[in-house]
Amino acid sequence: MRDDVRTVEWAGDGLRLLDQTVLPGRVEHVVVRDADALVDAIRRLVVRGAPALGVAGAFGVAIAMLQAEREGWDDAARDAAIARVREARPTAVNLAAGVDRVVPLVGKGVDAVVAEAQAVLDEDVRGNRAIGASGADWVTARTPDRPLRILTHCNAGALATAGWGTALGVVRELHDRGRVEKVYADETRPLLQGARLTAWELVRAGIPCLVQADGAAPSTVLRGLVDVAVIGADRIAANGDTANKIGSVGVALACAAAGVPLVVAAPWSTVDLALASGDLIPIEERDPGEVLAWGGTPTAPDGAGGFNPAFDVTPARLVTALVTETGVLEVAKGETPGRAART
Ligand SMILES: CSC[C@@H](O)[C@@H](O)C(=O)COP(=O)(O)O
Repeated sequence: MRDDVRTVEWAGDGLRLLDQTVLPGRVEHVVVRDADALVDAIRRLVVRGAPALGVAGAFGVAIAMLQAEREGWDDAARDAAIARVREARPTAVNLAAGVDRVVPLVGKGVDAVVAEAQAVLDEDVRGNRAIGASGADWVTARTPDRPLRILTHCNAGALATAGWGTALGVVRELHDRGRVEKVYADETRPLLQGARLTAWELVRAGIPCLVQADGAAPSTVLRGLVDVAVIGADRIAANGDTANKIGSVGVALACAAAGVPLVVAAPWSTVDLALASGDLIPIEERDPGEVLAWGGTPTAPDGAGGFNPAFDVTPARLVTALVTETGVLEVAKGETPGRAART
């Protein structure tokens, strides 16, 4: 992503967000100065993607503190607002982790909280660079020696982070090394993060990309058109089970059947060692209306219900490699995050 675009940025008295609901048609920013406006922005996916949610959550504490001062709230009202930000979306552990990291500094004042939230942001950008480099090394060592055909799902790019990206960070690094032929970007129903956001980032970066329907992805893998799939994660359990955008499991199953590596790229802050396995990961269920209409126009008949889980859980045995800023774990071979944390 060019340096003129920032996903999340502290604006002195609020949080400046690139409004991802209007991309790719419009590049617009909003400044949020109110805790419930931030909750709304998080729920509507103005800001989204696990690492970006972590940064937004951390700055959200500062927003609640400033609002409490402005509006004369007591500590209980301020803490309730912080809790609403923390719980705005349930699956990405980074949101709660971002809030929890800065809450101990509330007693030291807004400047201390903002400084720590900025550290969360800066660490994310640095971590993404490290993920990109070691992910690219791992992929290069295990794929044919030619420009690669890469599949990705949803958006795990600069827009989902504070900059550079996790899965797309690996893709960007491979591209810089001359190792990308093309990227299949799954469109990612129902909110089209792949078509609207990933393709936007890839086009801006000059990386050839083909948007495909989610339903095409398993077949594209089985037909031998993909050398490696690289996806992000919203929460990774201690055993390596990985929650990511709904549709990731289909990609993972096809990769396992075809012998294509499935690489999960995520910061260590996405690992939740408190959860032994993926069945304990809370899965967000969104408004059924999102799968029954597009842009306000119904795509299903009146009377049809909708089922709209936003994430799925890929079993650890299907995750070939997990790339974090601390290195690569070959999860399917038993190198789980829980085991890595103990050694
Ligand atoms: C580096 S972002 C990883 C994940 O957060 C991403 O793949 C994803 O599923 C995002 O979902 P979203 O609902 O758009 O927040």
